[in-house]
Amino acid sequence: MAVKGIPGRAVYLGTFIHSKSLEELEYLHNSAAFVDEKGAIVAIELDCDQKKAEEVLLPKLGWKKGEVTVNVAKPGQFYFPGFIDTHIHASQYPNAGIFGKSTLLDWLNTYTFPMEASLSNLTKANLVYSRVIQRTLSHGTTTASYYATIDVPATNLLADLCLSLGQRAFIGRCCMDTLSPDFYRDVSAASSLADTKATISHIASIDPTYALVSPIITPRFAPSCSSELMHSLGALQKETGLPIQTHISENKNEVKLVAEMFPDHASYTHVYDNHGLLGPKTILAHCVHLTEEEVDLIKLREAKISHCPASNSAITSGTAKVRWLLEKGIEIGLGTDMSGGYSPSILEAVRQASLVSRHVAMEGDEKTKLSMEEVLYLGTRGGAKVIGLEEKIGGFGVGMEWDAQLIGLGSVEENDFNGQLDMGAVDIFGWESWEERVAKWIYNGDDRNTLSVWVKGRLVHERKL
Ligand SMILES: Nc1nc2[nH]cnc2c(=O)[nH]1
Ligand SMILES: [Zn+2]
Repeated sequence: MAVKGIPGRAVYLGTFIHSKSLEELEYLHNSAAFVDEKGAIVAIELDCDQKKAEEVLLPKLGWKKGEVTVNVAKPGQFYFPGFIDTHIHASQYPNAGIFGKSTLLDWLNTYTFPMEASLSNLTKANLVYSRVIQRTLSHGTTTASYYATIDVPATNLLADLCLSLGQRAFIGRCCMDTLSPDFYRDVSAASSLADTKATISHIASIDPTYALVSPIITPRFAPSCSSELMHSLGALQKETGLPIQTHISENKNEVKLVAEMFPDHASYTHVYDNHGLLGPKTILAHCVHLTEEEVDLIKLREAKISHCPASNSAITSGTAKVRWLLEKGIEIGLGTDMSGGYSPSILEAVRQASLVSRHVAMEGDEKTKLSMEEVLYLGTRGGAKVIGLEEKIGGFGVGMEWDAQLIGLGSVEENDFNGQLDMGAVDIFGWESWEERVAKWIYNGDDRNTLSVWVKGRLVHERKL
């Protein structure tokens, strides 16, 4: 096994599963992936056992046996691309599960703003951010698009921690100069812009090519941003080419509020569009109550969508019509939206995306149901497209980077019910097909099945058994 934290040349042997397309998972058995010291996949060989890998393929690459870590997955285990969380609030992690019967606007005031404000204490921010990174890594999240808080030092700290703990991340300093409590708001549009630039400079200083950690421009949502602020953030995007993330059309009262605050704009989506915030690098979270005209505008601008099913159910925002959005040709990924969502796990988001699509089906149309192949695509390749990294991550291929998780499901023989060897809640009897194993993982799996996690070739999490 590789020493945790030190990347190097490696070969991975066993079964690989990833999305070939939205509808199809590809199962590669007895295969090998060769990963160089920069974390790039340089070769994938089918029908390749350890002997062939070591005796034939390593010499072909000019690699010596002794300098390569050989990882052999056990029978039944499989490598899967790391999950991509396209929308998560690092600063809300301590509130995961705490939402009572609230809905969005009262939830923000009751739970969210006080917690976020409290993270200007850097000791507390360090505790929360270290833990959320470790927790999400342990669930197989290799890339996260994070919202931090308005506080620059704490937001910079989140970037530092992602870099040191090895998680690929987009880091957003939350911009909010309007309709927010006095104890938690930017003092002006100008200061909000300046603070955003300060975080961008910090990230550029610690990761100049944004190889692992990148800034993301983050207007919280239209109700907490003045028109002046949104215009300046739109201009900043044009100047820097950085991605943007925000919320849209999550809750009916929020949509009403936006219509009242921005009466001169045709819709919520037009508010962002008219401020230069809607483009191919924009990630829009939720999209529950959009009109057809808005969806067409999102498609026209090539903006992307983060579907957050656990959050939409927990704070009773509604059911996003994912099949409709997919049929419009929009790229969609999954977000935990923790702590609107109660779970740090994208596997949970995968499961909830499946279930929510069944609720949409119960409202009328059977074809809205998402298959297990489709929901896994959203959690991996779909997410990669949403954050513009589809050439690098979300699947296995030569030239891509090794962001991966090793999954192990418990066999009934090994999985001691009294907790001697706890391989989680999935019992494999041995007669299941590979498709059935994956389905069992989706619906009953958890972090106990995530045995090892790598980002850019670096081992960043390993489950102690
Ligand atoms: N779910 C969610 N929606 C928002 N809209 C504005 N801020 C937030 C937030 O923190 N979470
Ligand atoms: Zn959110």
